Amino acid sequence: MPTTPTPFCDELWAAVAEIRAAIDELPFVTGLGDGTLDRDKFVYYLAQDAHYLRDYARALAGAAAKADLPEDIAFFAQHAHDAIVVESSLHQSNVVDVDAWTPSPTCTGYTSYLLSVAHTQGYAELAAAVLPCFWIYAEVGRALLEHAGDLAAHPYGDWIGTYADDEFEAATAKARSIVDRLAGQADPATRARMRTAFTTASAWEWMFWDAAWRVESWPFDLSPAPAAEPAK
Ligand SMILES: Cc1ncc(C[n+]2csc(CCO)c2C)c(N)n1
Repeated sequence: MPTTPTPFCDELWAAVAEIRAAIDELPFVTGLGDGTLDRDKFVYYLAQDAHYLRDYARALAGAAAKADLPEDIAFFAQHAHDAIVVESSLHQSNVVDVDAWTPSPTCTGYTSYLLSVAHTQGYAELAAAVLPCFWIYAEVGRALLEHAGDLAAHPYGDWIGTYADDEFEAATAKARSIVDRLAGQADPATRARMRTAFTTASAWEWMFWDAAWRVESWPFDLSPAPAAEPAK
């Protein structure tokens, strides 16, 4: 009896069930949800996220460049733009001094991974690599909203509201439909690489929150050398 093909994204989601459950248990995420998260850890996270968003936007722009359909080009280019809008607002905010923070080892690792997929693999693999960023945040936002109650009174209500948003949910559905379409056209080796890209980026999502909880830093001081004194 012919079986109905399972949408590829269902397989991807099943493959990251353990990571997804582990994200819900992270102290950073539970603290974000119940409002007990230390403000300094949240500020560190925002600074790292600003660094992340700049390179994530580059990865999305890479997906726009590789995309076959005009609507996919527009989708990825739009979200590259949106990620930079958020990055700039973090740079301009008086809550966080982004440039005072060096990108952490984990932030560097995650963005380097995405940009390596952008430069060395195809459109289908890159679309799968950028998907966890949408999907995991939409799911985490939704789960936190269920328990957060009144967002206006919540210390992290703005953050939760951004990602628990319907428009954001629609963007995630569109990103999934692109990956499903590409998987439907892909050979088994490409599908295997798509799966690896998705599971690897999902693990980086876990690590990104974990790094914020640990306020992760480099084992050496990598801050830029001070500017040379002007000649007298
Ligand atoms: C580590 C990290 N992962 C995912 C997101 C969520 N996110 C960032 S840009 C974007 C799409 C463009 O609007 C989404 C969903 C984040 N902020 N930081």
